[in-house]
Amino acid sequence: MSAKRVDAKVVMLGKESVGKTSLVERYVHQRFLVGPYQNTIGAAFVAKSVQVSDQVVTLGIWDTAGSERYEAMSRIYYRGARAAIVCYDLTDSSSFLRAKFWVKELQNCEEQCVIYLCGTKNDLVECDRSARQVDYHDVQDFADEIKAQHFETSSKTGHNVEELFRKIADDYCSSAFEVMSEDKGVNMEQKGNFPYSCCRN
Ligand SMILES: Nc1nc2c(ncn2[C@@H]2O[C@H](COP(=O)(O)OP(=O)(O)OP(=O)(O)O)[C@@H](O)[C@H]2O)c(=O)[nH]1
Repeated sequence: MSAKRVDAKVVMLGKESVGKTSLVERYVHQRFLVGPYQNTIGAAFVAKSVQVSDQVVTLGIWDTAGSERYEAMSRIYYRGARAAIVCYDLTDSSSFLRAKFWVKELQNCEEQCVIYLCGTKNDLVECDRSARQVDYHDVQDFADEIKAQHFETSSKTGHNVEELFRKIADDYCSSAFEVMSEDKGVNMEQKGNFPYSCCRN
């Protein structure tokens, strides 16, 4: 049996509790988990294949732990990433500062990685505009400055989630990203072709 190649490595980065895992859950399993918040430990991996025109691109998504305790570990996971979804919580201004930290890291260490800024929990600001702590236009200005894409999403309602990942797959296929060399791909057979196995405590 031939190994299934992961074409594009995608890494999720951002402060703890911004909703990285929820975003992946919504995209891969079309569900929003309710119940007590459980932080990710280390990282979790999932792959999803997407049809783009006549090609199938497989996104290998690494969901990292947002806790600063795991910062050094997160650096391991963004190595070789062709796309980074840098998340911040629209209702938490400090999470945007943390997003800027990750952007700087990527600019310094992973120049070829395309950055997608993602403002999460859009449903909360939709139902109460006073809950918004991060201004859309401020982020758009920052996104223009660093040449990043910018999305606001809700994993609860699904708003813009499909669109975000679709854009990553489209950009990858339209050669916005450099072609990934064979040795940087992830061999799914070696990984045991495992499903989305979250390390949560
Ligand atoms: N209302 C609302 N709550 C959300 C949304 N996304 C995540 N949450 C909640 O925010 C909390 C944290 O979500 P997670 O997805 O676990 O956050 P995380 O960024 O993966 O957290 P770490 O694993 O600590 O890095 C959970 O209680 C989620 O239910 C959203 O779109 N809307």
